[in-house]
Amino acid sequence: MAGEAPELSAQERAGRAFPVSWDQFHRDCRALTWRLNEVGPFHAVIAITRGGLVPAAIVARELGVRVIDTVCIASYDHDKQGELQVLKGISEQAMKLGGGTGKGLLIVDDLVDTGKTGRMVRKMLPDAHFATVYAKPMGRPLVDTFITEVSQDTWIFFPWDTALSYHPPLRDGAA
Ligand SMILES: O=P(O)(O)OC[C@H]1O[C@H](OP(=O)(O)OP(=O)(O)O)[C@H](O)[C@@H]1O
Ligand SMILES: Nc1nc2[nH]cnc2c(=O)[nH]1
Ligand SMILES: [Mg+2]
Repeated sequence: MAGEAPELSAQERAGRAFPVSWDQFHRDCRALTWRLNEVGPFHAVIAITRGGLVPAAIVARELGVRVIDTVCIASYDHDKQGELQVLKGISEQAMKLGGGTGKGLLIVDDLVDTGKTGRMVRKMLPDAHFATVYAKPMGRPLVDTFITEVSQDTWIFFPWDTALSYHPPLRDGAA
C-alpha cells in the first residue's frame, strides 16, 4: 500500500553487526568443546542444519564422536524469519542411541536467536544436551551450554556468509 513503510528484515531490525572470522569461530567452537567435555560423553552429535554443521564438525572432532546426524530445519529466508519447516527429521538410528528421548545426545547449532528453532528440536529430543556457540537473550534459556552472549539487537555474520570487501575510512575523504 502507498505510504506504508517497507517491512524491515531481522538483520535490519538488529542494528548492530557482529562479524565473526573463521579463526574466531574455530576458537569459539574449541572453547565450547572444553565446556562440553565436562558434561559428556555423548553417543552422537545432532547438527541443526545448516548453521550447525560447521560447529558440529569441530565439536565432534574434539570430543572424538564419530556418529553425526542432522535435523534439517528452514526458517530464515536469508534474514526474514518465516514458518519453521522440518525438511528432514532425526534418523531412527540416532533416536535409538538416545533411547527415544535424546539422553546422551548432543544437539549443536551455531546460535539461538528467538529460540524458535531450538524449541522445536528440544521437543523432538527432550533429554538431549543443547549447545550453541552464540546465544541471544530470548533463546538463551533453551540452551544448556554456549560460549558468547550477544544482545538481541545484534546480527551475527558468519564467515561462510561473508567475504572480504573494501571498507571506506571513518572520515570522509581520508581514502
Ligand atoms: O532462534 P531462532 O530465531 O530460531 O534462530 C536461530 C536459527 O536461525 C539460523 O538458521 P536459519 O533458519 O537461518 O537456517 P540456516 O542454518 O540454514 O542458515 C541459525 O542457524 C539457527 O538455526
Ligand atoms: N547469520 C545469522 N543468522 C541468524 N538467524 C537468526 N539470527 C541470526 C543472526 O544473528 N545471524
Ligand atoms: Mg540454522
